[in-house]
Amino acid sequence: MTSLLEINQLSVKLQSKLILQQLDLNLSAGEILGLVGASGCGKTTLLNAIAGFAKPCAGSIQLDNRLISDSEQFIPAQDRHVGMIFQDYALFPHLSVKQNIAFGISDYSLSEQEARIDSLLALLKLSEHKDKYIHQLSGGQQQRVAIARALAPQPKLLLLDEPFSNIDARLRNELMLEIRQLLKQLNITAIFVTHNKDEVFTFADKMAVMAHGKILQLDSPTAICQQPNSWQVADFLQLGTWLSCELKKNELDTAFGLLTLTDTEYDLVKKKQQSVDGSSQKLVMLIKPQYLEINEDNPANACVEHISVTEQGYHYTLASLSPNDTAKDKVSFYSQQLLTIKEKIALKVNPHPILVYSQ
Ligand SMILES: Nc1ncnc2c1ncn2[C@@H]1O[C@H](COP(=O)(O)OP(=O)(O)OP(=O)(O)O)[C@@H](O)[C@H]1O
Repeated sequence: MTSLLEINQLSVKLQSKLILQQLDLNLSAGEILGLVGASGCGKTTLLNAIAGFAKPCAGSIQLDNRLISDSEQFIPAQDRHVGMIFQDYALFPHLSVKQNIAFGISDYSLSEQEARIDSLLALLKLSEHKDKYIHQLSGGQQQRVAIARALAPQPKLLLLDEPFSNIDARLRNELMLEIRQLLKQLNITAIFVTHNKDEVFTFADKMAVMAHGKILQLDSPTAICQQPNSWQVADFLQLGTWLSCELKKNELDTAFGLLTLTDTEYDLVKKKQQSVDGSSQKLVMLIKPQYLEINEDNPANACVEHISVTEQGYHYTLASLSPNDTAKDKVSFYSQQLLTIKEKIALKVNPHPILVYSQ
């Protein structure tokens, strides 16, 4: 696939504070990217830099093989062919749906404007609302108008800042699938910011996890969830809980038993254990609730700290009872069996694909 967006070593300062730090990002034509990361990590600043609302102090942005931004050259926002949809949609309340959509294409002839508006209204199922004002529309309809307005000038790239956060949870999934289908149909490349990883699974082809002005991992959502490349990525995405572990010969020792490693796993864990200066690092294993099981024949090694009722059964937070544990490990566990607070149980970790990180 050809690369539509190429960001190299991009750094952006806001009020002399470095917000984006040597960030790299590549996106192919027609791909939809979901951008996630803790609040304040720089997601909106990245969209602003791509759209032309923030200037880089270093690095470059290329769109469709054209340099649009570096520390010397800066193509203004209106000449970039980038559409942006803000969280509150930023529609004009005193204009009708049709006038809102016409806003970005005033340089088209009147007949061209009419044709473009009519096709977008039909595409976004808004034809019957053409002459209504914004306040006469539902949240989902307003969002469709925002999309129609952004698509009207035929942008090369669409940027969406938390596009679904104002939509009723029951309608959100339906709307996401509908808009995804539309973007795919038009072969539009898009980047959307969200705080909800489930939205990335529904809407995106790729996911980028950001922290402190950098992209930590960029891949398909499934690949990232199966193989997070760092402790920070797994922790941010809440892919499981953490269990301290120690490498002993070809086994990993945990508060809930020993796990035998394959040769490949052993090599990987050994590498994680060694820090740059050669000293030994503290290791943690990512534990998903489905890897744990109650093993009634063994002595108790965990204590029930918290119980909640969920659709998957009782959800327990269990703390390890291992005597040599300095900091107690707390793991998540689901069971149909009703346990009581402070009850002591024997837990075991079943063999599973091991994900170990140094902290
Ligand atoms: N105009 C500005 N001047 C100075 N600092 C700013 C400005 N805008 C944002 N920042 C700071 O830049 C950092 C990144 O902000 P940004 O809005 O890009 O983060 P974000 O990841 O989108 O956050 P959120 O998820 O909360 O929307 C934050 O620390 C923020 O306080």
